[in-house]
Amino acid sequence: MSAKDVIIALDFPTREETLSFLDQFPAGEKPFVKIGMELFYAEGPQVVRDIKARGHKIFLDLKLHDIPNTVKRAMAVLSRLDVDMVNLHAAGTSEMMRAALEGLTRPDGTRPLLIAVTQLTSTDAAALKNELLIDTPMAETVLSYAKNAAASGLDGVVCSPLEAALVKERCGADFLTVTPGIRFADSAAGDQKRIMTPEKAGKSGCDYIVVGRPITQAEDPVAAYRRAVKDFWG
Ligand SMILES: O=C(O)c1cc(=O)[nH]c(=O)n1[C@@H]1O[C@H](COP(=O)(O)O)[C@@H](O)[C@H]1O
Repeated sequence: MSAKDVIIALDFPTREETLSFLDQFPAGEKPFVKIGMELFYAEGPQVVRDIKARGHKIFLDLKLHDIPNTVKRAMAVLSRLDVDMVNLHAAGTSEMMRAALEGLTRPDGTRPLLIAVTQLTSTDAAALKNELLIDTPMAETVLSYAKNAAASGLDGVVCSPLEAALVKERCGADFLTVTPGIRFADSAAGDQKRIMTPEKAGKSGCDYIVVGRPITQAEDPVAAYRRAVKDFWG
């Protein structure tokens, strides 16, 4: 899969709202999309199949985090869905990540990309230190999780765009950085703490930017998507 793309987070509560959002795009324009917990829990795997059948690449964002055996078996189930990317929490440890990779690999040897969430983009330095009790600075923490993910055979990490360059430098150019926390200069940050514009993200080593509300809540979502693509490519 060629890296560098804009992924739209389809954070909608129903299939109807999701499809009417996608229907705003012209027939030939098929953005890479992310299906997360809200839509998946509401509609189940069929909505994944339906959106795939419409020609979209899909990042299935369920952020698995459990004991290795449970994650392995859940990944084996997810591998039957024809998605392009899935994720888990690196905090589940290297043993869990290796088990996930095993479970995700289909009998024919193929599998979706497997990406590890490092530290959520809604976590700031104070929460890292005071609530998670991690004394290591954010960038070093993210890098350490990224190294564990790389050593476990994963394809990349979810991190904020602020850490993407460091991860690429230390884990290799082919190790993917998938970065939410994307905001236009005139967007509300909301609950996101570690943020960057699409333009700066494009210059900071991000392979994929994940953009939700700045596109889905825009007055003209198609124009907002195209603006993100244009700014990201620079
Ligand atoms: O794994 C993710 O996709 C993810 C990880 C992370 O650290 N931060 C983060 O925001 N996300 C997801 O990325 C999307 C960002 O949405 P907006 O904040 O609306 O742009 C949401 O669907 C989040 O669930």
